Amino acid sequence: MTERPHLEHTYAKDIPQMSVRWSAERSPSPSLVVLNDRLSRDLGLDPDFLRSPDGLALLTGWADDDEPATYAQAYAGHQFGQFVPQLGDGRALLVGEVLDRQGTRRDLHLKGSGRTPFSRGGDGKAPLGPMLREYLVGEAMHALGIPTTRGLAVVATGERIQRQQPDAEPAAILTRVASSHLRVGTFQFAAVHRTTEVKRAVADHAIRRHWPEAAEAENPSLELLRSVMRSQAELVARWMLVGFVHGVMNTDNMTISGETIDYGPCAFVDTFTRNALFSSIDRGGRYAFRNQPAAALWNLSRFAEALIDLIDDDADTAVDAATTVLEEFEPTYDAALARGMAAKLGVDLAGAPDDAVREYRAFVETTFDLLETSGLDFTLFFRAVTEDRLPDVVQGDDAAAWVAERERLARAWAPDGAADPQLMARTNPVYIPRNHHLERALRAAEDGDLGEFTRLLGAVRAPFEPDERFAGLEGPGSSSSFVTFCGT
Ligand SMILES: Nc1ncnc2c1ncn2[C@@H]1O[C@H](COP(=O)(O)OP(=O)(O)OP(=O)(O)O)[C@@H](O)[C@H]1O
Ligand SMILES: [Mg+2]
Repeated sequence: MTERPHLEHTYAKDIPQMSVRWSAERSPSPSLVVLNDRLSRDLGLDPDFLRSPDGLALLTGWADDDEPATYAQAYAGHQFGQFVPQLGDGRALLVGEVLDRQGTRRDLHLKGSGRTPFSRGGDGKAPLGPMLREYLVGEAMHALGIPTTRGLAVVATGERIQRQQPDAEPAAILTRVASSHLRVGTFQFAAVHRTTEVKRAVADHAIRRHWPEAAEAENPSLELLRSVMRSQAELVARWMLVGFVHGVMNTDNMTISGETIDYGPCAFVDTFTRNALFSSIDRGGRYAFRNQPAAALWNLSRFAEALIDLIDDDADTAVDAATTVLEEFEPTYDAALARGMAAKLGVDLAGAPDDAVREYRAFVETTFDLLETSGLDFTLFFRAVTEDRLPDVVQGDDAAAWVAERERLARAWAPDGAADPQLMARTNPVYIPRNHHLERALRAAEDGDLGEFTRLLGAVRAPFEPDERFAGLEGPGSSSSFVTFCGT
């Protein structure tokens, strides 16, 4: 385990047209609020180093005192359907890349590090609450087995900033780890502002880093599109299976790697409705729970447009090829959702015929109907099924019909004709970051008390293991009409 990490800059060096070298603002009195020891070790970084003054310098963008090699990355994006040609890291910087213990290249990135050439009207800062929220939700997603960017640390800068709350809030920097920060918006930026050669270099970088097998394909750019399409279809299916609402699925918040990124106005559904949405600015419900697969496909269509001249010189040929790939989204998503739902109900569909997948896909809707019409809590429902005590949460004709259909499907498709309780126990979490608990923990953390935050973090890091230390965190606490705010 090295002390000072060896940082590389392949993105900035290979494609200098896609980022700007820029330094973080100096933090007046930085202090470490949380450090992810496990992730730190996975990256081959010594947690004790990160706790030292030199480590703190790294986590605030000043690893090399004079001229740190940190970069603001350029990207564009469709925000709520409107194209914005220039977004970019307006409050963020790429610190560099490290090779983790598996040899995978991963970005270290700061969020909240001050103004950059991409800041537009913003102050470049981030409040402590939302950065701790991103840290904790990322850890929850990771523990649930869902691909995600993760927080390595949150450092309070010592400043206070004014946001929606009446009083000024502490400012903070989140150090985020991602397998890259390439977004659909990165390609859109290259398509609008740079040459085809630069765009090709971005595609080559993405292929090298995330989809090396695409390099061997007859048409690597088309294979890149297909790889991203598949990974996003599977990712969104995973979100739907835990009741996760991302909340701001703009093309600049969709990764090429297939990792979840940007936990701004996200939340987990409690009382289930397909219309669940927690963002105060999404008035049309564009990114509501039910709309997430359609939003992902819409974003992938924008990705395809950005790639089009790389796919083929002839526009018609390129459009036909891209359309064929995009048409694979729905069956890919449906299969991932059906298999995931079957697993939640104790049935492993590996090797099962298409009919099984089709039947479980239909049963997803039956299940969502039951949850919706009976006003059930998404997570508690599946846990009750897992623990064989469904009558505790729902009774009546609809529930009886649901049970009968579930049993019929298990008899038909389970390898030994019955649901596997172990499979259910490892696919239906007890602990998710419930809005009410999370908000309470964040308010206390802003006042300097990390007790609840630490307890909730402990629970969501082992989401499948009931533990009396986390009593109360398995249920909604008090039901609240919860809203999150964008522009955090
Ligand atoms: N306080 C701020 N100052 C300057 N720019 C900002 C600020 N907040 C957001 N932005 C910029 O607005 C755009 C959209 O922001 P969004 O909330 O989606 O991203 P983010 O949360 O800042 O970062 P990321 O997507 O990397 O998680 C981005 O270009 C972002 O850099
Ligand atoms: Mg964003």
